[in-house]
Amino acid sequence: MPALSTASAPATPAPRPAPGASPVLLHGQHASLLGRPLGPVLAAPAAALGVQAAALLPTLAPQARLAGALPFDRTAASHLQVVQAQTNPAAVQAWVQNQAEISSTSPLPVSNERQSPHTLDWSLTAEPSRAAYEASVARCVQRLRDVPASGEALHKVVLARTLLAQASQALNPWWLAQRLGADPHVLRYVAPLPVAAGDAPAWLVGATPERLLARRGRQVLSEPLAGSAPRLADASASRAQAEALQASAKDQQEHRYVVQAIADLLAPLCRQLRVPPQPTLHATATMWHLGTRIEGELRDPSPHALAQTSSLALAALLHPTPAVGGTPRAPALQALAELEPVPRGFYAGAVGWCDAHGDGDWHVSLRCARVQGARARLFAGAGIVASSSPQAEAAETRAKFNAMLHALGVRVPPLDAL
Ligand SMILES: C=C(O[C@H]1C=CC=C(C(=O)O)[C@@H]1O)C(=O)O
Repeated sequence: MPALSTASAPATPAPRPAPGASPVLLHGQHASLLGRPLGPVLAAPAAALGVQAAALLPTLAPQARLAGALPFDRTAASHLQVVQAQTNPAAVQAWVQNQAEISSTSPLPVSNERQSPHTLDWSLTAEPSRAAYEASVARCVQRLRDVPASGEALHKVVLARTLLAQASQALNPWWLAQRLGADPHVLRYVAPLPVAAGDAPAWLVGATPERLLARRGRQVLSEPLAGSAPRLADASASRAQAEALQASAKDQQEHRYVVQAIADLLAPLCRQLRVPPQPTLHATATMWHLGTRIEGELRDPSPHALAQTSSLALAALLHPTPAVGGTPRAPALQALAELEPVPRGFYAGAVGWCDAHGDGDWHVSLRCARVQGARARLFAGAGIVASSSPQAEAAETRAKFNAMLHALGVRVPPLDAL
């Protein structure tokens, strides 16, 4: 997979974001994109995005991208904008730093970054409570073990929970993105979200380790993750966690469902598809994951076919994978809708961009918070299979909150709390 283009451009700071016209940021080790809105929002649901993208993308100027966020629910409206792209990483970094330091939305003062992060005044509420989440996991495990009288048997459901963090002042999403920045194994993002007229602007801010789909010409790449364990401060204990994860039949099974689903969807479109037989370890600053690098070459390289299989169309085809939904897809989505009390919105959807040729990069919107005013709602999920333990899945979701809790400057409670 070739590296993303990093055409140079002057590092001029952009004007501060106005509500309703917020830029999109995607910033990681291999790629940076800051997109300033050029036009209206494309709100098509995922199921219709392929067709809309095929018509819209060829009209884009060379430096323009269609960028933004897809919600978890395939039938809900996406929030994509045609943007003028800045792809020079240094310029993107300078812009984020600048935005983090100015008071665009009465942010937390930047001096907090240099003070102890524990000086901020936060209140944290688990929604649902950890006990209620464990009870939902237990119900889900029972369903996974039941043999259905009719219909498809359920194999995996990803169940999410949320923490509501309330600050004493409005949050600046760029400040938060800046603080999420130290981990080279994740992609940081700030994506503006739709809000009702009169409401404060809202963003999805996160640092995701999981690539849903990238496409360059006819080359496609998907890097699903599933199967997780927290990294620990003690290096040998942490290595033991990683080894236990690799040896865990439960995590390997959870992972296989995701790889199989992606391979099944990409195979008919590809003349070659390389699917490694075993996952490898993928580390972020706070978590271990099992990951598989799936690489393919699209069957038909004609301009017409490539327009139909844009990175956006392919991302919309794969979403939601069993890394965030479950398997089989329909009954898993039904189960999680019944068991999760807080709607997911744009969590566990996708964030990314697509250019005029259909090339682009889409990541699963994980390890994130919906930020609006003084509130940040954090989301984390875990893949539940028949052998899952409710306590272990609650601990896993708790560990997945850590990166965001640290970035917010919350006094991070122990792993067995919250
Ligand atoms: C659903 C999430 O993680 C997914 C990605 C990696 C590992 C996962 C797991 O082990 O369950 C999940 O499939 C989340 O972070 O909210």
